Amino acid sequence: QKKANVTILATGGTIAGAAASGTQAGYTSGQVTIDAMVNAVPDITKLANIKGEQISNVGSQDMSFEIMLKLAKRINELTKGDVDGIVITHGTDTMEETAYFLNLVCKTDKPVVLVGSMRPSTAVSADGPLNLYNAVAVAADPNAAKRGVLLVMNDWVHSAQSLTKISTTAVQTFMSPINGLIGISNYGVNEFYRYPYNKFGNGSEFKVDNVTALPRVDIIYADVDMPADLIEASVAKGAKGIVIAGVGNGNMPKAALDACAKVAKQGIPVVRSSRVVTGNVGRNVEVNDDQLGLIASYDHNPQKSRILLSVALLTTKSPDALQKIFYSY
Ligand SMILES: NC(=O)C[C@H](N)C(=O)O
Repeated sequence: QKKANVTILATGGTIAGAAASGTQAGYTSGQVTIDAMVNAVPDITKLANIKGEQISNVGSQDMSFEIMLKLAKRINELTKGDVDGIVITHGTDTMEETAYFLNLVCKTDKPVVLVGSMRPSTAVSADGPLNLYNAVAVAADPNAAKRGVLLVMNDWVHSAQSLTKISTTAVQTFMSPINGLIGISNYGVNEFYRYPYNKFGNGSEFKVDNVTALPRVDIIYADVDMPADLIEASVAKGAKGIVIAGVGNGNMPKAALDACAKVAKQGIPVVRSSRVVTGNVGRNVEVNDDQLGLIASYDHNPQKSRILLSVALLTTKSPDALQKIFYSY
């Protein structure tokens, strides 16, 4: 069988991080180049013909829409050619945002796989090299096609749509708590369990190839006695959409709800999401969305809601159209 062509797009993160010793907690992300990372993984070239490109070299706390747009455009170019699969090395802090963004805007059925690590490259028991090996094995596997953007870490293959980071430091940090895993990759041997049910890739209506910036969308965190004036303050500062990280099923105190309804009437879409890790936020449960003109996030956590709303605002501001989008992506 012909070896697959896999291009690795490196953006930084702990997987490219370095510390002064193998056992200290402190380190700096984005220190090691893509060539050094590939050289650290014996046998990776047996899996695929590897090419590397450095897109950025930042900790993912400094990931930006600018870099995400650059990545999306490069993936759309490369996957039109003889590349069979893409791997993106990325920090884990905001990997879910980038993965979900690419899932919406990359026009390809070919595997696009994000990978990172929780320990820097210099650590005792660094987890990056085997994660990278498994990610290349998934990107080179024709069976990984048409499953949307994937994330491979610690043997697990997640969908961009379902994954979330749940531990600040543990190697087992990514979970897919609502919809479950896409599959597993163990020393490069892959098994796939399911396809995503939501729209993505070629089935997505969103295009960013001519887009240079995304509209500002702010996330506001709800809790007991939250300051409701943050909502109007966001709009005054230029937010074109608001996501509430609500309590429970996307709830918030009455004063905040009144403020949301007010800005929604002024044409600023407001999405009710939840700070709770599992479960969907449904329409018209404890909040009358129909009456107040609000949008329920369904299975999108606040950070994915922000990405989806930012991208969707490029084409519509209608709460009805946005609600359909939140149900289908
Ligand atoms: N484990 C990691 O990758 C964390 C790091 N701060 C990053 O997101 O780049």
